Amino acid sequence: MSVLTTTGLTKDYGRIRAVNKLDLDIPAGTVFGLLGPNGSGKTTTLGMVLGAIRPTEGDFHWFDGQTGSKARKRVGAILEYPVFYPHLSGAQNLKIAASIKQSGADRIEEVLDFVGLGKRGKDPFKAYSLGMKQRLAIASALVGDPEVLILDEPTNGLDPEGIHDIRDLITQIAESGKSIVLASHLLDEVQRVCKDYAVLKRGTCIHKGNVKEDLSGNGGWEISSSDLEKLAVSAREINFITEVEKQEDSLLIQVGDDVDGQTINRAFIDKQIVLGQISERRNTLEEKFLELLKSNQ
Ligand SMILES: Nc1ncnc2c1ncn2[C@@H]1O[C@H](COP(=O)(O)OP(=O)(O)OP(=O)(O)O)[C@@H](O)[C@H]1O
Repeated sequence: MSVLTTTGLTKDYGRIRAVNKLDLDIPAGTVFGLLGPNGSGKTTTLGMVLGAIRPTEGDFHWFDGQTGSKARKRVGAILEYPVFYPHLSGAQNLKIAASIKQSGADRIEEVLDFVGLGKRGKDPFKAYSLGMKQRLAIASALVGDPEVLILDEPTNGLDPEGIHDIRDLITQIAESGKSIVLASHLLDEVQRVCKDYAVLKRGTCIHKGNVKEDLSGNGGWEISSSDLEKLAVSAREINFITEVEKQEDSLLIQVGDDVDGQTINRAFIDKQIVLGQISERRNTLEEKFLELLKSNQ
């Protein structure tokens, strides 16, 4: 089942095309990352599918064809900066959120506990730290027990601990069976929590993929020894090493599929060379992203 499908979804602001003929098909049960630099159209896309921004062209539907308020009830969202009443407590704010969503107040304690605000639910919103405010926003999106959660830059402005807490929450929400659509320009965030992703550049989708598949394969091995020249000569003589590239204080080598660290080490010991360093280099979404942006100039 798809949770969200967009077909040729387009938004023009005067002469600026914020989103250009976007086709997305987001399956149920995934954490989907909408990735792109600032101004690439992520928020506008989410605004359209949430009914807050009217598309110029194109179409979208939720849950294999459902539209309108029926579909919206099954979706919880936080768009950019959530608004709460500063003098009311977290719990009172959630009560208001629940009544707007026409859902009962019976889940308030449960969602406050879930986001780690169980003990602070009675404190006024204005006394919350930024991280707590963001967790309350997630609680408010969860209060109607939605099947899909939409998060726009959920870790914006948070410190490392706050970022870590939100990532943990996202993972837990995904494990509970909900689908998540996460807009972010933070590559590390998308790499850590998302399963599938799309990359927008100036409103146009330039890539869709699966994070694991796109980052699989060999990023190579970094090796070093006291004599890099000698190391490079020996590396070129070892038959399972397919590429040797000099780095500043090391060599980056590419090897055959089944070759592990032990095999590499042993091959150099056979050549009377002791490696000072050997570490596997993992592909990152950042490299993939920069490559994509470059090849789509
Ligand atoms: N209300 C508006 N009026 C005019 N232009 C707008 C409006 N909202 C967005 N834009 C423009 O549309 C483009 C896409 O903006 P959008 O906010 O969707 O991007 P984004 O990827 O979410 O960026 P960010 O990561 O900075 O939030 C930008 O060029 C932006 O300036």
